[in-house]
Amino acid sequence: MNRGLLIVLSGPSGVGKGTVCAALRRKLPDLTYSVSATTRAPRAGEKDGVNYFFRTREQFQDMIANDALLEYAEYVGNYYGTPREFVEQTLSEGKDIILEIEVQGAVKVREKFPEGIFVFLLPPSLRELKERITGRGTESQATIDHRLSVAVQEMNLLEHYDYAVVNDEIDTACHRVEAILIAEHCKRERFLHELFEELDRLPLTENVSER
Ligand SMILES: Nc1nc2c(ncn2[C@@H]2O[C@H](COP(=O)(O)OP(=O)(O)O)[C@@H](O)[C@H]2O)c(=O)[nH]1
Ligand SMILES: Nc1ncnc2c1ncn2[C@@H]1O[C@H](COP(=O)(O)OP(=O)(O)O)[C@@H](O)[C@H]1O
Repeated sequence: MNRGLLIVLSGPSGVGKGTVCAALRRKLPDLTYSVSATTRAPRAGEKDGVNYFFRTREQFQDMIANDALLEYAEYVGNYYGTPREFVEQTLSEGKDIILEIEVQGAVKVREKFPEGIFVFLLPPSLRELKERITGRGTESQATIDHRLSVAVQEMNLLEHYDYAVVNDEIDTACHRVEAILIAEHCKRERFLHELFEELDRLPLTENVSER
């Protein structure tokens, strides 16, 4: 069986990674989502095991020590990490999986999965990025300022990615990521392998010159 594709959706804080990823999951129910572990406190409405695995710092450090994370990063004072086993199992079952993670973690995933598809989400402008970080209303002013300055530095990592997708409209951005997935499946000739095996089994009694 072919392995599934690993898609990493990353980009600066506030660009809309969570929003685009959620829209993509609604549109593509067969796309498996990797639920991350974090030491950040749950926001209103967030559920353990659904939005994140909410863990204490000690529990998170145990996960690091036990090599249970594919990657992890410290981001604005909290740890975030991708549970390794679920990703590896999903890929070996031939299913595609999406990771929605910040840029430091994405660099680490690239080292382990060079064949992964790395998509960098861009804001239409810096002004719009600032509005999105502010408008979400989940952060204090100090956190907003910090996130914005981190976001500007994060934009420099664009060159390490396979694709850039501007998140102007959610549906359009979602459509672009979907198009990337379709193209990557075609590139890997997932279905052609079976066709070529079939061709190999055909008896070579007839060739073009005999027709
Ligand atoms: N490296 C890494 N980053 C993650 C992971 N899960 C989430 N993140 C990123 O951590 C950052 C902060 O996430 P969060 O606190 O939920 O805030 P928000 O996504 O900006 O609303 C975002 O950039 C997420 O994409 C993970 O498993 N690993
Ligand atoms: N295409 C878009 N147009 C307008 N607002 C958007 C768009 N995408 C996301 N947003 C808004 O921007 C804010 C940040 O989005 P979020 O998904 O939390 O970003 P990230 O996960 O990258 O930190 C949210 O308030 C979200 O509703």
